[in-house]
Amino acid sequence: MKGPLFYSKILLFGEYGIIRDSKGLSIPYNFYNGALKRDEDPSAEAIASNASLKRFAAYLETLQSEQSDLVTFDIEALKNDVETGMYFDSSIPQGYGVGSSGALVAAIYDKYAQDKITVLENLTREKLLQLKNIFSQMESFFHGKSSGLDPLNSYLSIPILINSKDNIEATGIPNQILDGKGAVFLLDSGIVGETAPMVTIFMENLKDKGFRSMLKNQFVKYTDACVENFLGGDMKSLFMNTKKLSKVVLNNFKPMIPEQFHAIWQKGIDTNDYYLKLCGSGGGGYILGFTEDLERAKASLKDYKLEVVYQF
Ligand SMILES: Nc1ncnc2c1ncn2[C@@H]1O[C@H](COP(=O)(O)OP(=O)(O)OP(=O)(O)O)[C@@H](O)[C@H]1O
Ligand SMILES: C[C@@](O)(CCO)CC(=O)[O-]
Repeated sequence: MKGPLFYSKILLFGEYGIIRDSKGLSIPYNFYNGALKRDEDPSAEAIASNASLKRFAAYLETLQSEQSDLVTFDIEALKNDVETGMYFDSSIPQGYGVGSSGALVAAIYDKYAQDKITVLENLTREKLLQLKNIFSQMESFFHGKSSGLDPLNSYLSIPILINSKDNIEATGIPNQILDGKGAVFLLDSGIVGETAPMVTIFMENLKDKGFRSMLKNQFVKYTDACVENFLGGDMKSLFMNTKKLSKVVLNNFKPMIPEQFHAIWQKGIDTNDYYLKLCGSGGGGYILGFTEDLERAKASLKDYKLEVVYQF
């Protein structure tokens, strides 16, 4: 048995800001994917994944008994499949900010939810919000509070624009130009990050008036501008605002940037070869880069492997 594929995602803009009602833009990233599967002769990885699914199934059983209005599952089928070795066969790295738990949640909802909202129907804003809410409750099993955006992205496999917490919509992004000079890329920090402790640091920082004012007057402002520039295809302004965002993050989100990347972060700002930003909650995993000239960025970051996500 092997189920349909669910993809990783990249939050291009909006990390942390979306907690405070900034805009956000999240796109599917098809390079990594996962599917529910069963093997005759499971690997150690499959056995570990199966154990994780077993705990998740127990959580979903409690969730539906407490909130039957929200969502119900064919729990017997799920439990039976887990008992007989089902696991999530996935190439999506865990703790890297590309939504490994989101893809898993999407796969489980797709296979076991009753009266599910499907990709084929007319997805009104209400339906999208309802799905996001269901996914948020399901995914919170993996990392405490979740916005539900990752599973939503993986489930629908289309870009999602977050206008504010309760206003999200499916969107289109400008077509890629496959041999374009400009690019968005991933930089592997080589460190596994965890979302929950990073969000805790952010929430602590929010108690500070200066931090809140920086957030509103700079971080959210540049984030919103980047989203608008990207969707509008205004690449010149996009780079200007990404540079500003990169600076603000380096100065105010230091705990979210692994120490050994502070210098190259600054180098990008100084040389204009590339601009780095957080990819999700940070603290490890991937760092997201924007460059007007991919070859120049590659030369400048020659000790690192860049994974190109989008070219224009
Ligand atoms: N293939 C898998 N099989 C079973 N469980 C998995 C699998 N992939 C991910 N998970 C679960 O998801 C957890 C990782 O989710 P977490 O939200 O911490 O990181 P992430 O989704 O990779 O990153 P982010 O939320 O920052 O994008 C793992 O600890 C595991 O419980
Ligand atoms: C850091 C955060 O804003 C994005 C993590 O992908 C947390 C969230 O909104 O769920």
